[in-house]
Amino acid sequence: MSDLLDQEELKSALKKRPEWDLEGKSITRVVEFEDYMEGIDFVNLVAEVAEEAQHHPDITINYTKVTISLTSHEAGGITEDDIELADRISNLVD
Ligand SMILES: C[C@H](O)[C@H](O)[C@H]1CNC2=NC(N)=NC(=O)C2=N1
Repeated sequence: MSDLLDQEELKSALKKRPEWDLEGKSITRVVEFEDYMEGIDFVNLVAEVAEEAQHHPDITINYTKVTISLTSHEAGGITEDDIELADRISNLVD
């Protein structure tokens, strides 16, 4: 299990990743798609990456809008595991 990032580490990690926002103890990203099934395909890719990493985001699907929320439950906040998974998820769409 990774350690919690401190305030400075978190600030600099998010500065380099403007698509991700801090929301409480999570980082979130919203991705919008042309149609519903495109969003579902993305969710399936996220699920594969998450299972491989053994780190699992909360995923909300609102029609063509998919929201990914990452936190490390065991650590009680954001760790390097979340940042690594955020980058892998961003690589699927950027
Ligand atoms: C043992 C296993 O690695 C842990 O339970 C993992 C599984 N997936 C997880 N996912 C997330 N988001 N946070 C965790 O702390 C976490 N813990």
